Amino acid sequence: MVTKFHEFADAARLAEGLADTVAAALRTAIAERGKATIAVSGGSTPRQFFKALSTRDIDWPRVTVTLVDERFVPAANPRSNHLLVAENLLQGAAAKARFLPLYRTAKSAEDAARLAGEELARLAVPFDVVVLGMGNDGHTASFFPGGNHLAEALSAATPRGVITMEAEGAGETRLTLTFSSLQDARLLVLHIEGQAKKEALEKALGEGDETEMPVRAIFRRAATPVDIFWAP
Ligand SMILES: O=C1O[C@H](COP(=O)(O)O)[C@@H](O)[C@H](O)[C@H]1O
Repeated sequence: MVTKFHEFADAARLAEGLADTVAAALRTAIAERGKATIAVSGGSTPRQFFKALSTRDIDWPRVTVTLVDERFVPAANPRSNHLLVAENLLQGAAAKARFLPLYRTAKSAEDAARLAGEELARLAVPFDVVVLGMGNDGHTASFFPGGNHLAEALSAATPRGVITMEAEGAGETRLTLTFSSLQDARLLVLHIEGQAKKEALEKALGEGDETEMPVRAIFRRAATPVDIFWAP
């Protein structure tokens, strides 16, 4: 179920508006529980939002930042979501936040997923904030259509944690939080930009199988209604 569609005139205004909403949620978490958690997406969309969020007045040392998904590549790789977050969000006062990466130097992606999952399991649940993105193919996090572990990733029976994903169109092997980890965030946002993604969104909100457009699992089954932030 969609809570609200937030439309902005352009990407710059969306970045500021989303940063305000997320900052308010993090401040509330800190006021109520003494700490806050946020899981963010990678890709090309969130850069401006990350820059805006990094400027917000938040008690950053009380914030843990992690990723909803990652490529199985070291942080120095230009395709790493870790690098994107480090260069755009963990800047200025926000550099004092704790960052929990999904990539680990490990023999295999499966080992890295297990190690990251063990560390994530020490965080309080649910996440205070999850910001998802979406590809034009309807993937979110690394829930890719045709992914080798898609059914496991989307199953409500799969516990919170990190699993691997391989799919055509995903490039590198991925590490992804499971549906269970993401669906009950106190604030659950989908951040998308551009006409093609609006069309993909309309399709995803229509009928069809979750496996065709895995973001449908979030719209249909997440415990928290989704706040969609969009700009042309
Ligand atoms: O592969 C990924 O893609 C999605 C969407 O990325 P974008 O470049 O279209 O904004 C992203 O949400 C996900 O975290 C990323 O790993």
